[in-house]
Amino acid sequence: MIYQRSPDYRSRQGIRHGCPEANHMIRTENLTKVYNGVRAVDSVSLNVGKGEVFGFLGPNGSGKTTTIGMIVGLIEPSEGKCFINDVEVTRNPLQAKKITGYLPDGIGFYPTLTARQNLKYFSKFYGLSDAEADRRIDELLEYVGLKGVTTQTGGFSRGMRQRLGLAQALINDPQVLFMDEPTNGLDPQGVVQFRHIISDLAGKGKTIFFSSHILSEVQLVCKNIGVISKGKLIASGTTDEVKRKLQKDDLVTIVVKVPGKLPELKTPGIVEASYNCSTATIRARTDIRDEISDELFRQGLHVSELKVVEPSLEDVFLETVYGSA
Ligand SMILES: Nc1ncnc2c1ncn2[C@@H]1O[C@H](COP(=O)(O)OP(=O)(O)OP(=O)(O)O)[C@@H](O)[C@H]1O
Repeated sequence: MIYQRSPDYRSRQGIRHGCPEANHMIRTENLTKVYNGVRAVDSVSLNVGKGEVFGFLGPNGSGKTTTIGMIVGLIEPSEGKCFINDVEVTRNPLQAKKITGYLPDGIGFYPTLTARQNLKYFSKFYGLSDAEADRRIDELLEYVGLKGVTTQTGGFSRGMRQRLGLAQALINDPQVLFMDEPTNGLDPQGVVQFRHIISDLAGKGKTIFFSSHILSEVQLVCKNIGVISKGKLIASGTTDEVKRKLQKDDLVTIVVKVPGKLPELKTPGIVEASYNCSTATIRARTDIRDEISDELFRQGLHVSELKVVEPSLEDVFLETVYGSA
């Protein structure tokens, strides 16, 4: 096996250190990037714990790539700070890079070189000896399913390029791995393979920060997520916490259904209602199902369905970042 259990497994086991930052593998403080007077990333402060898989969610152009670029030391912040394992990236870029892996969106390779030759070239930036690099490349090519592929990378499919990109990002056996939209453009099988790899790496103690504009993707592998919109981190935390933070109101949604046509209800407490033949969707400040039931009974109507509906995180996310879905 190429990976040893990371010493950080302690934090995943709930063993806390005294200092509040000690469990954070990634930390940003008011991280900001201004391009031509526009704040592409605007005062983003977030924390990602050691061994955590963190989903960074936002629509196209919201600032995901720029944020990641600053944290991995490729883009200079206009304001603010970022830390990898408490190493300030702009002050100690080499120290931070030693423990960081990065799979960019649309990674490029030397097209006339093979996968092995590309990795060998890249390994030189990490000061690996020839023998060390060869051993590591063998392991990584096998890990990403490219063992025995000897063709030039110029002819690689999108999925093969992503897998080679992952091997490249892992060449230094990093503690923390950034992946920018890793499943973008992959076929469904490739998406599932990538998901398995993310879970596998997380099981080996890696901290994973991956960006996506697809909520369902992020939800499948991440416990904690951050949502960025127009450069601002608008919510972060567990998926439930994010849902609560993004919800514009705390109205209760109740669905009522009767056999036949449902007349307009006059039950006190209804804030808004929409009717569709036998069904109504009621929004109220509190759960007024009993009162609705009483009114239907008084009107001699039989209730076939009366339930509270929880909006999904997807509904709330779409509503917040794209407007009414
Ligand atoms: N080098 C640059 N010069 C000027 N503006 C830039 C530059 N890089 C990014 N931007 C702008 O900053 C904003 C955020 O871009 P960014 O690529 O970080 O978003 P993103 O969420 O990663 O989007 P996508 O999912 O489409 O890659 C966009 O408005 C983009 O046009």
